[in-house]
Amino acid sequence: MNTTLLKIQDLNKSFGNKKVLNNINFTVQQGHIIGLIGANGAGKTTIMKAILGILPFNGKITISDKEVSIHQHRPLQSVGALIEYPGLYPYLTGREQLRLFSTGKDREQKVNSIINKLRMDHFADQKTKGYSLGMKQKLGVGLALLNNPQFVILDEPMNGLDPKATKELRDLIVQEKQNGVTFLISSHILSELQRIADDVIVINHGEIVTSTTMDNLLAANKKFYLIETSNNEMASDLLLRNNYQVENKSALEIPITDNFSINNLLQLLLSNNITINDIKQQDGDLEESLLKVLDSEGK
Ligand SMILES: Nc1ncnc2c1ncn2[C@@H]1O[C@H](COP(=O)(O)OP(=O)(O)OP(=O)(O)O)[C@@H](O)[C@H]1O
Repeated sequence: MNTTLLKIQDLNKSFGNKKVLNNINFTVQQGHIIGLIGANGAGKTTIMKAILGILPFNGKITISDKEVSIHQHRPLQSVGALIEYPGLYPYLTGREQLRLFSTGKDREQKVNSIINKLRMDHFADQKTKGYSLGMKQKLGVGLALLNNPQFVILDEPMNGLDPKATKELRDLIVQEKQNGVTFLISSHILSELQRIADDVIVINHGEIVTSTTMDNLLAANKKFYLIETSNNEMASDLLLRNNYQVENKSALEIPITDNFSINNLLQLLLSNNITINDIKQQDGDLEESLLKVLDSEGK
């Protein structure tokens, strides 16, 4: 059963006379990972700050049916967040900062658990003034996850992480999701969201361009069969004569259109004595799907 955790209704925000969010509406289901995608300056961070009640806005935001605003932070007790760059104390170690922000029972155990989960053991006892960007980012994510939040908001969490640390963070997010934690994550690294997000919200110039499932977004991208035959030139002419689309003749790139039947295509080739050496389906690519969505909006 789907339970709505976050609901955003008619969210509008201006800085001076500059409108940066225009009628944003979306909901987030509990236990989902939502990717917030958009170009620089699209409004992602502003949406996250509004949810966290750290800037005034027009509209209504609720977490578990309780309203959040710049004056009402109570529903945020079970929310963890990393927004922009983590604000760290340079002369404290990572462990000391985690201790400072851990709350409730088992504080030391929470600190140790996060250091383990994020593999921070080798630098947790150094002062953060000597941390690399990736180490600071890990500590920032650690602070967001520290107090076992039910809802986690991460603004560009992969920022500065190397491929190994990126994979570890991705695995950790998926693991936390399996424990029922909900995530709202913005990222420019679309391939990262492609692997983990259930739902996608695309924003452009402060407006929602699309709000859909990751599967739908990927499906919007045309898929291809890549077919390798004994004679690609001949195969391509034959397919074109039979009303198939062939986008790349030498490598036989065939888009999968409506009513496409791979059986019919293969039969056509085989009955014309063309041998099939290899066939593979090329999956949809999020980056391409996204650009198509933005193109079709004319933005
Ligand atoms: N405090 C502020 N005062 C004035 N304008 C602001 C302020 N904060 C953000 N903006 C403007 O609001 C717009 C949205 O910014 P926001 O940081 O939300 O975008 P973003 O999608 O997070 O971008 P990025 O990916 O670059 O972080 C931008 O045009 C930005 O210049």
